[in-house]
Amino acid sequence: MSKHTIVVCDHIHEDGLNILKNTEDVNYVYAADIDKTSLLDVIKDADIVITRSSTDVDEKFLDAAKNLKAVIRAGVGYDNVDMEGCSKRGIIAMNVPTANTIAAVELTMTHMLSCMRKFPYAHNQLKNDRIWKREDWYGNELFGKKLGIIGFGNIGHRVGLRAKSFEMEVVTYDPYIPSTKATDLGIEYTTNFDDILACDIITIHTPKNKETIDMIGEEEIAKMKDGVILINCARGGLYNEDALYNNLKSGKIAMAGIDVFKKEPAIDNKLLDLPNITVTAHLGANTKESQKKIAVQAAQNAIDSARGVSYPNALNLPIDESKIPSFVKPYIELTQKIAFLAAQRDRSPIRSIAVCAQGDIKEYLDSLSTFAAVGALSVSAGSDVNYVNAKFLAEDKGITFETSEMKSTSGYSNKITLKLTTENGVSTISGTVFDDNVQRIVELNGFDFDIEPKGKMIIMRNNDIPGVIGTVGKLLGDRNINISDFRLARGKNKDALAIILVDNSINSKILEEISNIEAAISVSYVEI
Ligand SMILES: NC(=O)C1=CN([C@@H]2O[C@H](COP(=O)(O)OP(=O)(O)OC[C@H]3O[C@@H](n4cnc5c(N)ncnc54)[C@H](O)[C@@H]3O)[C@@H](O)[C@H]2O)C=CC1
Ligand SMILES: O=C(O)C(=O)COP(=O)(O)O
Repeated sequence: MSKHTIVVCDHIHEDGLNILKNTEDVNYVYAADIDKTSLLDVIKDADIVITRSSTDVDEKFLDAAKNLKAVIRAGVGYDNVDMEGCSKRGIIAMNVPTANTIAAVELTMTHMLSCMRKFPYAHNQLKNDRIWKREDWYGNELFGKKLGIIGFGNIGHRVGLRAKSFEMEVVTYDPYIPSTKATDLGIEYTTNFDDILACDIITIHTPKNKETIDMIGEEEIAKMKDGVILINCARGGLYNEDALYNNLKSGKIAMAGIDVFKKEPAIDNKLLDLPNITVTAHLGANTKESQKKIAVQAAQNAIDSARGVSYPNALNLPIDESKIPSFVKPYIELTQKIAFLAAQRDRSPIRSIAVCAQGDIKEYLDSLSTFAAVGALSVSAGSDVNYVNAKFLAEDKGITFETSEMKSTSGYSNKITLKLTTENGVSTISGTVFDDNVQRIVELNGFDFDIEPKGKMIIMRNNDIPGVIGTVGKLLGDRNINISDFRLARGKNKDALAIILVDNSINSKILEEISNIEAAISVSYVEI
């Protein structure tokens, strides 16, 4: 039995590890405790890797993991994964998006309460310094304060609900949700970021990306109330760390509760030197409950993706398969096959791939075009091409894409036409799917056909003169090649196109012999 190598790069709960250990077709490698250089060696045979935020899945990592098919981020944020690098290599990246939500929500509330009561400092004074000075520790209450939440997703909205149970006023800023998601929960929704900056406490729960890095800097802090409290249990760098440091130092920001840092591990971060900050070492997801759920899901997802069964929570698929209706799926398959056929007929460099759709499938032109790319490129790239990287690879080769739609005039309710332009010429192939779900080529370079794109096919264009079928039949028969089907279409210019299905593969010598038949204009051989 061939085994899938799954490398676990970070610490995950033993329940997940046990699933991997006990799965027969998995070769499980535990690499959480090794240094980064040794890890590059360990992952060279990995089919799948499981990581947390501590492992950078960067260019170096991806270059080392030559066999890699999927990256499972055992958590939410995937800013440590080079998504474009994965896509270019056809590697599917997945996360486990909701299993640690509660843990992060509760840590956010912990930091908020800790900041209000300066809990770690009060704790240290009694426990470590053995000083009983109650007058040093007058805190503040959450009750009646206004909380501003930036990002109202899985974590943000639950922080809002918990804040309400503390009888806080809550306002959120998240331009990507409908306002009712907040207002239905009795939470104010704003599109004016200044409403957030005017709050007593501000917490952020967005992903880390170009738009959110440094979302809070000097300018934003200047607009805040004196004595504001800032919480960050999302990602380091969403609050500019220099601005945070300067304003904590000046007292403009009274306290900050910080779980995440721009550079981790953050043992040398200057924020740690300040007296008005509560810190944790990126522990947002670190509850036993969360880690158990994440590890089990990550292990299961790793096995499913290794087996090619499913890719749950895939982040870089150009197509959301769940949104493709079942009637479109055979057209997607058909498009891939006819592109594969066209690219085999003419193996010279591809210049452009145009897809034209008739009927309801026109809504799915992007997907059809992606699969046309997979079909066309797999002639030269083989299994290295898949629908994640096909368009990236095509772009690298300078191939252009065109999509168009046409009114249905052909009598078929749906029809797909692929036009493949290469350095040597153009192939145009149309196909449809009949009610019994059978895929058919209905036109090839202007010749009408009704043939399934399947099997070993000799495609011959010839002058339409007597004796061609007999000559080809004899030539193949003499070479012990059995013909299983012979389809002929006549053109308008005394020419004809034959698709000859054969039982055996045709080598270049036989193909040349057929090309040498006097009536032959062009001959090609394809296998689907
Ligand atoms: N400290 C830790 O250990 C943990 C950290 N996290 C981090 O918490 C963050 C939030 O996680 P989830 O709530 O699960 O994600 P989510 O995807 O459910 O929610 C993110 C929300 O941010 C919003 N958003 C995106 N760009 C925005 C912008 N420019 N302005 C305002 N809102 C914006 C989105 O619309 C979405 O509603 C992520 O960065 C994640 O990596 C998550 C779990 C544990
Ligand atoms: O899920 C997230 O986004 C987290 O930040 C948790 O990261 P971790 O798996 O604890 O390294």
